[in-house]
Amino acid sequence: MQRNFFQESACLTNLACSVVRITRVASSTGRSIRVFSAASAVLGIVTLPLQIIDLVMDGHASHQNQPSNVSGQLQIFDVKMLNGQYTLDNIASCLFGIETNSLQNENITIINHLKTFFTLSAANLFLLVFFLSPRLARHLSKKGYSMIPRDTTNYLTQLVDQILARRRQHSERRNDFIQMMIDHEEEVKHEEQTDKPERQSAILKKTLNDKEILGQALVFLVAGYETTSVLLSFFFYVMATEPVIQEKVYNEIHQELGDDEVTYEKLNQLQYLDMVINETLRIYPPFTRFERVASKDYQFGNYDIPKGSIISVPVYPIHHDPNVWPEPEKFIPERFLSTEKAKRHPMTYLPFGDGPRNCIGMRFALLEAKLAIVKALRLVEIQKCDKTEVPVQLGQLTVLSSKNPIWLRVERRSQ
Ligand code: HEM
Repeated sequence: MQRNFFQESACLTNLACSVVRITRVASSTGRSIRVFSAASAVLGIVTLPLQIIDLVMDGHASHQNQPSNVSGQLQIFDVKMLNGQYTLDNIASCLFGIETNSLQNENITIINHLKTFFTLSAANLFLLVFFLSPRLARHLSKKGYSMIPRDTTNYLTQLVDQILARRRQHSERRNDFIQMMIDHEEEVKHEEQTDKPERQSAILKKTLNDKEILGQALVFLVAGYETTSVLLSFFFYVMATEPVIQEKVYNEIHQELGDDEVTYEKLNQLQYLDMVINETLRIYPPFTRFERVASKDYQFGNYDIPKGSIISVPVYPIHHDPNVWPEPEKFIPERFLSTEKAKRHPMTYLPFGDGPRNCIGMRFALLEAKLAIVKALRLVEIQKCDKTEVPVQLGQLTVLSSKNPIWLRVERRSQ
């Protein structure tokens, strides 16, 4: 099947439908390559504010680090809750420049709004309609229905407006998504003032307006918060239930990094960790399916696919197909050795989707996850406890989650 045949993603969120397309469509028509590259650079490696993630994680680590927490309250904890707070802090910081620090300030307004946003989005009827019938959801969105509660939207709109105003007045500057949008806007304005008129008409430039910036930020918030949290939760569950694998991951971290500062380059040297993350995403893909809309009539084997049909790609069943993955329920990181990968069809492993609408935040997510893992495993060993459910029972939603809390125990490493 042609990889680019099903061009449009029919899923994710109603916001993704309208807002991400602004950058993608603009870039594909060549009208606004620079807006797109500014947006994607935030999520790519070039300017990723590693130090911001690091800062948040340090708050996280120091919280865990306190002996009373490690040997007391935090010895047994629900890893889902902790990871959710970590990814929420990171994403709010990298997008809006807000230090939510939710591990210590559970009740401040922004956290409450963001939590409502995500809690409701999972249980919300609109979300269900959206996944079952993206077309009906699109129709409902046009009629003004939204999966995001109105007071949360109003609160976030006001918040982003205030941040934009402060950044435009240059009274505050941070290395985050909003700053990139502002810098790009100023760069374009400057070029428009200095360029010769004939050059201006040759290059049609576009910046995002305030509504579009807010929309982009919300898309990244929705798409990036729960997914990475799910990855981390299952990763730590695997560490607890597969102690030999945990030891190998720890030894690699110890050998490659020692006590050195964690850098982007060093994180990328951790090849065994990479394979363990890949295997975690195979067994527990955060998105169990995604959709495409057929852009033309197509014949696939005995099936006629009329233009406009919505095709669901069943990621979870593909990742558990015994014909592709022998003993699919067994956790075997070596499946991701390059020699093994070369034997498989690339479409048999799709945690981040594929094609022109694949996950734009993949590198961000992997970096964020690796940083959290390295910092946590250097400090503590993850173990099962009496309350750990093995095997973990899975919930029924499109975004994979465990049915119950994932209770784990941590023990501080002696060295
Ligand atoms: C482990 C973490 C993550 C997983 C497993 C994941 C997975 C996915 C998948 C399966 C898709 C649909 C791809 C397709 O249809 O081909 C997607 C889309 C998307 N993801 Fe992620 N994602 C993760 C983290 C993130 C993060 C951290 C961000 C942003 C900060 C993000 C932003 C997006 C956006 C904006 C889209 C929509 C792209 C489009 O429609 O063009 N994701 N993601």
